This record gives sequence, C-alpha cells and structure tokens, in this order.
Amino acid sequence: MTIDALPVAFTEGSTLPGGLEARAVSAWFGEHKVLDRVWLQMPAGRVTALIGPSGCGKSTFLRILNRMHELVGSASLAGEVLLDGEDIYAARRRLTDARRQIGMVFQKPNPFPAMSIYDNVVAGLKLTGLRAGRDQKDGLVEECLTKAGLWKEVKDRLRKPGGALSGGQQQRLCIARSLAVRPRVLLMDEPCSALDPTSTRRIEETMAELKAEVTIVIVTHNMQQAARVSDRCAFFLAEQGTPGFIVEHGPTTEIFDAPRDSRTADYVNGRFG
Ligand SMILES: Nc1ncnc2c1ncn2[C@@H]1O[C@H](COP(=O)(O)OP(=O)(O)OP(=O)(O)O)[C@@H](O)[C@H]1O
Repeated sequence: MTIDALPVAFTEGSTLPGGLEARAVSAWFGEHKVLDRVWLQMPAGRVTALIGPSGCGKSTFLRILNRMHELVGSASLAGEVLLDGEDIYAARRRLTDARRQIGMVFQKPNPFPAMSIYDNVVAGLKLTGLRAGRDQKDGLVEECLTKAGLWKEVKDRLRKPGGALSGGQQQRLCIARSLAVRPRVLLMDEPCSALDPTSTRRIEETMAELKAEVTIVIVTHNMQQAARVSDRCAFFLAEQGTPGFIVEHGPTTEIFDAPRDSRTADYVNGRFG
C-alpha cells in the first residue's frame, strides 16, 4: 500500500473514523487477573482519559487497545476491542494493521537517538509496509512535524539526530512519528510525566489540535491534566488485591464536578491514590 491510499483528514459533519470500544475486556499475567470485564467507549474526535491509582490496570488496558499486551509471554486476555465496529483481535485481522491504525506514545520519549529527525518521522512507514516516494516523504515530514507542534523549531535541522533534541521536543518527535502512518487512534501512556511544565503545556496543546482527526486515549496521574485535556474520563480501581475495574466513566466535567460514586470523588479530590 502507498501512503496516498490512507485517509488524510475528515470533512466536517462526516462520521469520524476512529471510534474505539472495549467490550468485557479482562486481562491476566499468568494466573494473576489484573482487569475484570471492562466496558468502555472511546469516541472518535474526543480525548478519553484513563485515571486511577497505581496498579489498577490502566497501562495494561491501554496496551490491550493496540495488541501490545500479547507481547508479554505470560499475558492473556478476554473480550473484544472494536475499532470502527470491527474487532482488532478477529482471526483475520493482522497484528501490523492494528498497530498502524492505533499508535502509541510512551511515558519516556523514545526516538531513535542516532537517526535524523527526518528519518525518525518516516521510520514507521517501512515497519508497517507503506511505500512513499521522496516528495511524499518530504511532505509527510513537514505535515507530521507541524501537527506535532515541532516544525518551526526543527525545519532547519532535519538531518540532525533525534537524540539531540530536548525531552519535550523528543516527545513531540515521537508524536510526529506516530502520525506518519496515519493512525485513527493515538494511545498516550503518561506522555508528560518526564517533562517540564512548559513542554507539558505544548503536548497538551498538540492533543487539543490533533483530536479532531485522531481519537486520543491518555493515561495520566495528573488530575489537572485530565481535567484540562480530556472530554471523557474513566476511573479505574483495584480494591484489596482484586482485579482492576471501571468504577465510573462519563464526561470529564461530570466525573470531576458531580461524580456518582464516592470513591471517584475521593480520588479526583486527592483523598487517596
Ligand atoms: N509484565 C507484567 N508481568 C506481570 N504483571 C504485570 C506486568 N505488567 C503489569 N503487571 C501487573 O498488572 C497490574 C496492573 O498494572 P498496570 O501497570 O497496568 O497498572 P497501572 O494502573 O497502569 O499502574 P501505574 O499507574 O503505576 O502505571 C499490577 O498488579 C502489575 O503488577
């Protein structure tokens, strides 16, 4: 497939692609059950934040959403993950398709340090089997670095190594790299926890701009960040050694201002976790 065959942007008023839905997702590491029947809709065009205390299964759930959980030898899961209504775990679906359609940005920026900024952005094309000519690549690099809010800072040094950028710039480079294969969904696992407040703000602005064309699901421990960036929130909890589950989910304003469950109120107000 060539890069041109992939969708670029969506016209206003159209049904946005990129809706993600978890149905009765449970997860195990060996015999240890860490998630119990999680149901969650993550609508297209929205930022969904996964919040909850350490160890309640947020990262595991995020990794299930793009089939990274199965990379761990002892890991197993049950349930379905639907992307635009189709189960990404269906037997006929290829692993590489799920990973291309559902990208991931990690806690610690992980560009290829010796590779140039330019080559970092286009690195995913080869891995996912997409072909692009030189001009297409040039256009793609500018487009993705612009969307990631990095173009102006790096346009005159695209051949410099990715590892020479600041931590915040490296994280935006990783976002640009994820965007280059035109994902429908971007998963972000605590993407700002290693960054200073200014870099954090830049990433949050980038998320606000991106969400119209890429569905975003973010794990964050920072309640102010969840309140600032997300449209919807899901509160996970694992009580006394039991597997993680969702206590409640809904519009972010409701979760923060009028939660139905007292445990949610305690968590978002910093009384535990
Ligand atoms: N590779 C692994 N092997 C075995 N157990 C694991 C593995 N990864 C996570 N776990 C366990 O799964 C449970 C959920 O972990 P997970 O990292 O998903 O939680 P989390 O809510 O994201 O935590 P944190 O907020 O601290 O990142 C924990 O009990 C953890 O110890």
